[in-house]
Amino acid sequence: MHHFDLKDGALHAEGVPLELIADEVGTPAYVYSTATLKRHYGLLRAAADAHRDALGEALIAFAVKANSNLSVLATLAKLGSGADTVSEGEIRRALAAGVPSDRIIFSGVGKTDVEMAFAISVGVRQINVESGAELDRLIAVAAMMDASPAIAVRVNPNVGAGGHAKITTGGKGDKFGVPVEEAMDLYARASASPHVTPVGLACHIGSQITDLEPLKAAFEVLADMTRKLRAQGHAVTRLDLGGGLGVPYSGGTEPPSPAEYVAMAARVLNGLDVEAAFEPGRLLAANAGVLLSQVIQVNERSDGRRFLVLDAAMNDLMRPALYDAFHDIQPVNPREGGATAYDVVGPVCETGDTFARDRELPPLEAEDLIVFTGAGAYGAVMSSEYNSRPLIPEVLVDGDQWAVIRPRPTYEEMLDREPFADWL
Ligand SMILES: Cc1ncc(COP(=O)(O)O)c(C=O)c1O
Ligand SMILES: N[C@@H](CCCC[NH3+])C(=O)O
Repeated sequence: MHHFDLKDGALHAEGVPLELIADEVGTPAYVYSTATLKRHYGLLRAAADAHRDALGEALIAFAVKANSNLSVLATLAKLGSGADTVSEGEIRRALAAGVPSDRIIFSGVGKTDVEMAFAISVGVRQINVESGAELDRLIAVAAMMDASPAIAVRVNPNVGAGGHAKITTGGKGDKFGVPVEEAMDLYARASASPHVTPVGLACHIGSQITDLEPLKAAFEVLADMTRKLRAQGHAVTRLDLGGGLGVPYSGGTEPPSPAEYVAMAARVLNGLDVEAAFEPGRLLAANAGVLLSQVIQVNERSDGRRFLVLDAAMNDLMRPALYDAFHDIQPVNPREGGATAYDVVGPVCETGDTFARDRELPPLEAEDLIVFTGAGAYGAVMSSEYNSRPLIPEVLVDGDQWAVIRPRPTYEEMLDREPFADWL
């Protein structure tokens, strides 16, 4: 919460009181801190630069899926960040935000021919191929375009990890990547084609990983494969180490620091003479954002349960409903008094619309403002208009200035998107 701090008894985003943003923009709203984005990118950049001998000129490619707002992407692009993308839409966002195409990696388990052709046409840095079937289609698409895009083979190292079963990606049964033996064959097959240029290997084993061991095991698989492929005469110049490093969500397991993580990667890659890429999403964005919300009312029931009913709901921040994720809740203008246990819920018509059960919180009343911390990654991007609740605005703060970087649609705009069938 470095850049979301109490000043004179009121929570600020950098130099801006959150109450001011709530007054002007309304609630709920996402609020992001430029200083935190810069700090997180800088920590990782410095760690990578300190290990240039082992990691080369490592690319940091922000995983756009974590927060795809154009101003957030532009903030990172200005720092030199690349982009890890999984759809044509994400590639277009990265380009629009000023990420040079040679810093864009195109990953994903199901790229359509149209998306692959688009990626080739704009000259992305590399396409991470995730299956034999995809390699065949990519070769066919590239042949039609008379191209030979750089590719990496995404390996499924059979090391799954992550904060929840639904966000583990590197286990044998997960849909991502190619098992090691098959990946070796795929690489040889790709090398034999004039229409793709294999440059390396990639992995990404899960998200919110708080232990270096599984990451190390996965990187060792890539290092070992690199040696074997080279022994077979193949060129391997890049290793894409994926994202996945966890962040501190208060109350949760403390993850290793970016410096420890990068040092571990450098130890594994040392002597291989490759250029590394990192694809952090959560690491850069999660703690750079809060979800600002207002208490609608407190329901004190005769059975003793106490519900804090907010104007934010599961459609705005899905992580608690989907992964039982913990997000700290803090009052924007804390009142004096002892803590009370609340069930914190939104107005959506589902019991799953529960942010927290029995959460001890300082005194709160109707119309008070609160924030959910750690909401800058996989927050706004995963939101929907369920229950016909319009998407909520996003605000970017930088020092004392702030801007609405995605406005709240009006109800008219929401309804106007749906033309009536002409027979109605
Ligand atoms: C290929 C790939 N790279 C990077 C990421 C970013 O992950 P994280 O936000 O955990 O760093 C993901 C999402 O998990 C991914 O699938
Ligand atoms: N959406 C997940 C992370 C998924 C990572 C993408 N592969 C979350 O909110 O934790």
